[in-house]
Amino acid sequence: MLTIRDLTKTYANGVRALDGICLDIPRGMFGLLGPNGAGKSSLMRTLATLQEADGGSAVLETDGRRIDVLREKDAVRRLLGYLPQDFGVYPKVSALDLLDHFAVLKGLGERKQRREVVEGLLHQVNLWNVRKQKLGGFSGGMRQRFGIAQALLGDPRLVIVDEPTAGLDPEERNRFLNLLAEIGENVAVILSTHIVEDVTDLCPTMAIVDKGKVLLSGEPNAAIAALTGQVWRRQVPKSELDSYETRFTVLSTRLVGGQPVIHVFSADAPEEGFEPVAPDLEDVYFQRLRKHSRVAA
Ligand SMILES: Nc1ncnc2c1ncn2[C@@H]1O[C@H](COP(=O)(O)OP(=O)(O)OP(=O)(O)O)[C@@H](O)[C@H]1O
Repeated sequence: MLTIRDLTKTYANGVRALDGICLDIPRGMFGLLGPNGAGKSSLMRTLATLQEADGGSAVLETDGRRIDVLREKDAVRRLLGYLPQDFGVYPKVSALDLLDHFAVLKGLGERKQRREVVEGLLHQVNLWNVRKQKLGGFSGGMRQRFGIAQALLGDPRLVIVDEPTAGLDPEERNRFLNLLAEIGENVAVILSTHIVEDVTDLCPTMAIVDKGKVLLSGEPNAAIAALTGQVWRRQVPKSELDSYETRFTVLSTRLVGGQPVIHVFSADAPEEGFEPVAPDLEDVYFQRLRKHSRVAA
Protein backbone atom coordinates (compact mmCIF):
# COMPACT_ATOMS: atom_id res chain seq x y z
CA MET A 1 0.00 0.00 0.00
CA LEU A 2 2.91 2.36 0.74
CA THR A 3 6.13 1.77 -1.22
CA ILE A 4 9.24 3.68 -0.18
CA ARG A 5 12.40 3.54 -2.28
CA ASP A 6 15.87 5.01 -1.67
CA LEU A 7 14.62 7.84 0.50
CA THR A 8 17.42 10.17 1.59
CA LYS A 9 17.69 13.25 3.78
CA THR A 10 20.75 15.07 5.04
CA TYR A 11 20.19 18.00 7.38
CA ALA A 12 22.08 21.28 7.04
CA ASN A 13 24.38 20.23 9.92
CA GLY A 14 25.53 17.22 7.85
CA VAL A 15 23.55 14.53 9.72
CA ARG A 16 22.33 11.91 7.25
CA ALA A 17 19.00 11.09 8.91
CA LEU A 18 17.63 8.98 6.00
CA ASP A 19 20.23 6.96 4.14
CA GLY A 20 18.50 5.11 1.31
CA ILE A 21 15.35 3.88 3.09
CA CYS A 22 13.39 1.16 1.22
CA LEU A 23 10.20 -0.21 2.77
CA ASP A 24 6.96 -1.91 1.72
CA ILE A 25 4.22 -1.07 4.17
CA PRO A 26 0.98 -3.05 3.83
CA ARG A 27 -2.42 -2.45 5.41
CA GLY A 28 -2.56 -3.13 9.16
CA MET A 29 -0.14 -2.27 11.91
CA PHE A 30 3.44 -1.67 10.83
CA GLY A 31 6.06 -1.19 13.55
CA LEU A 32 9.03 1.06 12.88
CA LEU A 33 11.51 0.23 15.61
CA GLY A 34 14.76 2.05 16.28
CA PRO A 35 16.77 3.77 19.01
CA ASN A 36 16.72 7.53 19.63
CA GLY A 37 18.19 9.35 16.67
CA ALA A 38 17.66 6.44 14.24
CA GLY A 39 15.70 8.62 11.82
CA LYS A 40 12.16 7.52 12.67
CA SER A 41 10.74 11.01 13.15
CA SER A 42 12.51 12.25 10.02
CA LEU A 43 10.83 9.46 8.05
CA MET A 44 7.44 10.08 9.67
CA ARG A 45 7.60 13.82 9.02
CA THR A 46 8.59 13.21 5.41
CA LEU A 47 5.67 10.82 4.86
CA ALA A 48 3.37 13.29 6.58
CA THR A 49 4.48 15.93 4.01
CA LEU A 50 5.95 18.16 6.72
CA GLN A 51 9.49 18.11 5.42
CA GLU A 52 11.23 17.54 2.10
CA ALA A 53 13.38 14.53 1.23
CA ASP A 54 16.54 15.02 -0.82
CA GLY A 55 15.86 12.04 -3.05
CA GLY A 56 13.95 8.78 -3.49
CA SER A 57 10.25 8.06 -3.77
CA ALA A 58 7.20 7.14 -1.73
CA VAL A 59 4.01 5.97 -3.41
CA LEU A 60 0.72 5.44 -1.62
CA GLU A 61 -1.73 3.09 -3.33
CA THR A 62 -5.26 3.22 -2.05
CA ASP A 63 -8.76 2.81 -3.47
CA GLY A 64 -7.31 2.23 -6.94
CA ARG A 65 -5.22 5.43 -6.93
CA ARG A 66 -1.44 5.87 -6.91
CA ILE A 67 -0.32 8.97 -5.06
CA ASP A 68 3.21 10.36 -5.17
CA VAL A 69 3.67 11.19 -1.48
CA LEU A 70 6.61 13.53 -2.04
CA ARG A 71 4.86 15.64 -4.68
CA GLU A 72 1.08 15.34 -4.33
CA LYS A 73 1.04 16.80 -0.85
CA ASP A 74 -2.57 17.99 -0.78
CA ALA A 75 -3.80 14.57 -1.88
CA VAL A 76 -1.70 12.88 0.84
CA ARG A 77 -2.95 15.27 3.50
CA ARG A 78 -6.55 14.39 2.67
CA LEU A 79 -5.79 10.68 3.24
CA LEU A 80 -3.49 11.06 6.22
CA GLY A 81 -3.94 10.99 9.98
CA TYR A 82 -0.88 12.03 11.98
CA LEU A 83 -0.07 11.97 15.67
CA PRO A 84 3.31 13.71 16.08
CA GLN A 85 5.78 12.92 18.84
CA ASP A 86 5.27 16.31 20.47
CA PHE A 87 1.51 16.62 20.15
CA GLY A 88 0.44 19.73 22.03
CA VAL A 89 -3.08 20.66 23.10
CA TYR A 90 -4.70 23.89 24.24
CA PRO A 91 -4.93 23.22 27.98
CA LYS A 92 -7.91 25.46 28.65
CA VAL A 93 -10.18 24.02 25.96
CA SER A 94 -12.41 20.96 26.38
CA ALA A 95 -11.81 17.77 24.39
CA LEU A 96 -15.14 18.23 22.62
CA ASP A 97 -14.45 21.82 21.58
CA LEU A 98 -10.90 21.18 20.40
CA LEU A 99 -11.84 18.10 18.40
CA ASP A 100 -14.66 20.08 16.83
CA HIS A 101 -12.17 22.81 15.97
CA PHE A 102 -9.79 20.29 14.35
CA ALA A 103 -12.75 18.88 12.43
CA VAL A 104 -13.49 22.32 10.98
CA LEU A 105 -9.83 22.64 9.96
CA LYS A 106 -10.02 19.20 8.35
CA GLY A 107 -12.86 20.49 6.17
CA LEU A 108 -15.85 18.97 7.94
CA GLY A 109 -17.92 22.09 7.49
CA GLU A 110 -21.47 20.86 7.82
CA ARG A 111 -22.46 21.14 11.47
CA LYS A 112 -24.68 18.08 11.90
CA GLN A 113 -22.31 15.73 10.10
CA ARG A 114 -19.36 17.19 12.03
CA ARG A 115 -21.09 16.59 15.33
CA GLU A 116 -21.75 12.97 14.46
CA VAL A 117 -18.12 12.41 13.50
CA VAL A 118 -16.71 14.19 16.57
CA GLU A 119 -19.04 12.42 18.99
CA GLY A 120 -18.37 9.05 17.32
CA LEU A 121 -14.62 9.51 17.70
CA LEU A 122 -14.88 10.56 21.35
CA HIS A 123 -16.79 7.34 22.00
CA GLN A 124 -14.27 5.30 20.01
CA VAL A 125 -11.28 6.55 22.00
CA ASN A 126 -13.20 6.24 25.25
CA LEU A 127 -13.18 9.93 26.16
CA TRP A 128 -16.91 10.48 25.92
CA ASN A 129 -17.43 10.76 29.67
CA VAL A 130 -14.71 13.41 30.01
CA ARG A 131 -15.45 15.29 26.77
CA LYS A 132 -16.37 18.50 28.58
CA GLN A 133 -13.24 18.54 30.74
CA LYS A 134 -10.29 20.77 29.89
CA LEU A 135 -7.42 19.03 28.15
CA GLY A 136 -4.92 20.55 30.62
CA GLY A 137 -6.26 18.15 33.28
CA PHE A 138 -5.91 15.03 31.10
CA SER A 139 -3.39 12.28 31.92
CA GLY A 140 -0.73 11.36 29.35
CA GLY A 141 -2.78 8.40 28.15
CA MET A 142 -5.98 10.45 27.80
CA ARG A 143 -4.06 13.06 25.84
CA GLN A 144 -2.66 10.42 23.47
CA ARG A 145 -6.14 8.98 22.95
CA PHE A 146 -7.33 12.48 22.14
CA GLY A 147 -4.39 12.67 19.71
CA ILE A 148 -5.64 9.52 17.99
CA ALA A 149 -9.15 10.95 17.74
CA GLN A 150 -7.84 14.01 15.89
CA ALA A 151 -5.67 11.77 13.65
CA LEU A 152 -8.79 9.80 12.67
CA LEU A 153 -10.79 12.84 11.55
CA GLY A 154 -11.67 12.68 7.87
CA ASP A 155 -11.47 8.87 7.65
CA PRO A 156 -7.74 8.55 6.79
CA ARG A 157 -6.31 5.62 4.78
CA LEU A 158 -2.84 6.03 6.32
CA VAL A 159 -2.30 6.78 10.00
CA ILE A 160 1.13 7.70 11.34
CA VAL A 161 1.82 7.68 15.07
CA ASP A 162 5.26 8.77 16.25
CA GLU A 163 6.48 7.35 19.59
CA PRO A 164 2.99 7.42 21.14
CA THR A 165 3.57 5.19 24.17
CA ALA A 166 6.66 6.90 25.62
CA GLY A 167 5.84 7.98 29.16
CA LEU A 168 2.57 6.05 29.49
CA ASP A 169 2.02 3.75 32.45
CA PRO A 170 1.38 0.06 31.63
CA GLU A 171 -2.40 0.30 31.87
CA GLU A 172 -2.60 3.40 29.68
CA ARG A 173 -0.15 1.88 27.24
CA ASN A 174 -2.29 -1.27 26.90
CA ARG A 175 -5.40 0.75 26.41
CA PHE A 176 -3.71 2.86 23.77
CA LEU A 177 -2.28 -0.15 21.91
CA ASN A 178 -5.68 -1.88 21.91
CA LEU A 179 -7.15 1.21 20.34
CA LEU A 180 -4.45 1.23 17.65
CA ALA A 181 -5.02 -2.47 16.94
CA GLU A 182 -8.70 -1.80 16.27
CA ILE A 183 -7.83 1.01 13.88
CA GLY A 184 -5.21 -1.15 12.16
CA GLU A 185 -7.91 -3.58 11.05
CA ASN A 186 -9.03 -1.14 8.37
CA VAL A 187 -6.14 1.12 7.39
CA ALA A 188 -2.35 1.22 7.28
CA VAL A 189 -0.97 2.36 10.62
CA ILE A 190 2.73 3.14 10.99
CA LEU A 191 3.76 3.02 14.62
CA SER A 192 7.19 4.45 15.30
CA THR A 193 8.65 3.40 18.62
CA HIS A 194 11.83 2.54 20.51
CA ILE A 195 9.87 0.14 22.74
CA VAL A 196 10.26 -3.43 21.45
CA GLU A 197 7.12 -4.70 23.23
CA ASP A 198 4.94 -2.22 21.33
CA VAL A 199 5.90 -4.05 18.14
CA THR A 200 5.81 -7.54 19.65
CA ASP A 201 2.32 -7.01 20.99
CA LEU A 202 0.82 -5.38 17.96
CA CYS A 203 2.53 -5.50 14.59
CA PRO A 204 2.35 -8.31 12.02
CA THR A 205 4.99 -6.50 9.95
CA MET A 206 7.85 -4.32 11.05
CA ALA A 207 11.22 -2.78 10.29
CA ILE A 208 14.27 -2.03 12.42
CA VAL A 209 16.07 1.20 11.55
CA ASP A 210 19.27 2.78 12.80
CA LYS A 211 21.42 5.66 11.58
CA GLY A 212 19.06 6.27 8.68
CA LYS A 213 19.17 2.71 7.33
CA VAL A 214 16.74 -0.22 7.37
CA LEU A 215 18.49 -3.09 9.15
CA LEU A 216 15.65 -5.58 8.80
CA SER A 217 12.08 -5.61 7.54
CA GLY A 218 9.36 -8.24 7.41
CA GLU A 219 7.44 -10.34 9.91
CA PRO A 220 8.66 -10.38 13.52
CA ASN A 221 8.01 -14.12 13.83
CA ALA A 222 10.26 -14.92 10.87
CA ALA A 223 13.06 -12.76 12.27
CA ILE A 224 12.72 -14.45 15.67
CA ALA A 225 12.71 -17.93 14.09
CA ALA A 226 15.92 -17.08 12.20
CA LEU A 227 17.73 -16.62 15.53
CA THR A 228 16.66 -19.98 16.95
CA GLY A 229 19.56 -21.86 18.53
CA GLN A 230 21.82 -18.80 18.55
CA VAL A 231 20.78 -17.06 21.77
CA TRP A 232 22.26 -18.17 25.09
CA ARG A 233 21.52 -17.10 28.62
CA ARG A 234 23.58 -16.97 31.78
CA GLN A 235 23.49 -15.34 35.19
CA VAL A 236 26.82 -13.58 35.80
CA PRO A 237 28.39 -11.72 38.73
CA LYS A 238 28.13 -7.93 38.35
CA SER A 239 31.89 -7.59 38.65
CA GLU A 240 32.41 -9.80 35.55
CA LEU A 241 29.93 -8.07 33.25
CA ASP A 242 32.62 -6.09 31.43
CA SER A 243 34.65 -9.21 30.80
CA TYR A 244 31.63 -10.98 29.27
CA GLU A 245 30.93 -7.95 27.11
CA THR A 246 34.43 -8.00 25.66
CA ARG A 247 34.49 -11.75 25.07
CA PHE A 248 30.96 -12.28 23.69
CA THR A 249 28.26 -10.52 21.67
CA VAL A 250 26.05 -9.59 24.62
CA LEU A 251 22.58 -8.71 23.35
CA SER A 252 21.01 -7.64 26.61
CA THR A 253 21.53 -7.52 30.34
CA ARG A 254 18.60 -7.78 32.70
CA LEU A 255 18.52 -7.88 36.44
CA VAL A 256 16.67 -10.88 37.83
CA GLY A 257 16.43 -10.77 41.62
CA GLY A 258 19.21 -8.16 41.62
CA GLN A 259 21.62 -10.37 39.60
CA PRO A 260 22.55 -9.63 35.97
CA VAL A 261 21.30 -12.17 33.43
CA ILE A 262 22.84 -11.78 30.00
CA HIS A 263 21.70 -12.92 26.57
CA VAL A 264 24.57 -13.73 24.21
CA PHE A 265 24.45 -14.22 20.44
CA SER A 266 26.56 -17.16 19.28
CA ALA A 267 26.23 -19.95 16.69
CA ASP A 268 27.55 -22.47 19.26
CA ALA A 269 27.45 -22.74 23.05
CA PRO A 270 29.70 -19.85 24.20
CA GLU A 271 31.16 -21.70 27.21
CA GLU A 272 30.21 -23.86 30.17
CA GLY A 273 27.32 -22.42 32.16
CA PHE A 274 25.31 -20.93 29.31
CA GLU A 275 21.93 -22.39 28.46
CA PRO A 276 20.06 -22.02 25.16
CA VAL A 277 17.03 -19.75 25.26
CA ALA A 278 14.13 -19.21 22.86
CA PRO A 279 14.83 -15.87 21.15
CA ASP A 280 12.36 -13.01 21.26
CA LEU A 281 12.04 -9.75 19.33
CA GLU A 282 14.28 -7.93 21.77
CA ASP A 283 17.09 -10.38 20.92
CA VAL A 284 16.47 -9.76 17.22
CA TYR A 285 16.52 -6.00 17.78
CA PHE A 286 19.77 -5.91 19.73
CA GLN A 287 21.48 -8.45 17.46
CA ARG A 288 20.75 -6.22 14.46
CA LEU A 289 21.83 -3.05 16.23
CA ARG A 290 25.08 -4.63 17.48
CA LYS A 291 25.90 -6.02 14.05
CA HIS A 292 25.19 -2.68 12.39
CA SER A 293 27.24 -0.65 14.86
CA ARG A 294 30.17 -3.10 14.42
CA VAL A 295 29.94 -2.80 10.65
CA ALA A 296 29.63 1.01 10.87
CA ALA A 297 32.64 1.19 13.21
N1 LIG B 1 15.97 19.54 12.03
C1 LIG B 1 17.10 18.87 12.23
N2 LIG B 1 18.29 19.43 11.99
C2 LIG B 1 19.45 18.75 12.17
N3 LIG B 1 19.51 17.47 12.61
C3 LIG B 1 18.35 16.85 12.88
C4 LIG B 1 17.08 17.51 12.71
N4 LIG B 1 16.10 16.64 13.06
C5 LIG B 1 16.72 15.50 13.42
N5 LIG B 1 18.07 15.62 13.32
C6 LIG B 1 19.07 14.57 13.58
O1 LIG B 1 18.80 13.52 12.65
C7 LIG B 1 18.96 12.25 13.30
C8 LIG B 1 17.64 11.48 13.24
O2 LIG B 1 16.70 12.16 14.08
P1 LIG B 1 15.18 11.69 14.22
O3 LIG B 1 14.49 12.66 15.15
O4 LIG B 1 14.60 11.48 12.88
O5 LIG B 1 15.37 10.30 14.93
P2 LIG B 1 14.33 9.45 15.80
O6 LIG B 1 14.60 8.02 15.45
O7 LIG B 1 12.97 9.94 15.62
O8 LIG B 1 14.82 9.71 17.27
P3 LIG B 1 14.03 10.40 18.48
O9 LIG B 1 13.18 9.32 19.01
O10 LIG B 1 15.15 10.78 19.40
O11 LIG B 1 13.29 11.56 17.90
C9 LIG B 1 19.44 12.54 14.69
O12 LIG B 1 20.84 12.47 14.68
C10 LIG B 1 18.98 13.98 14.96
O13 LIG B 1 19.81 14.61 15.87
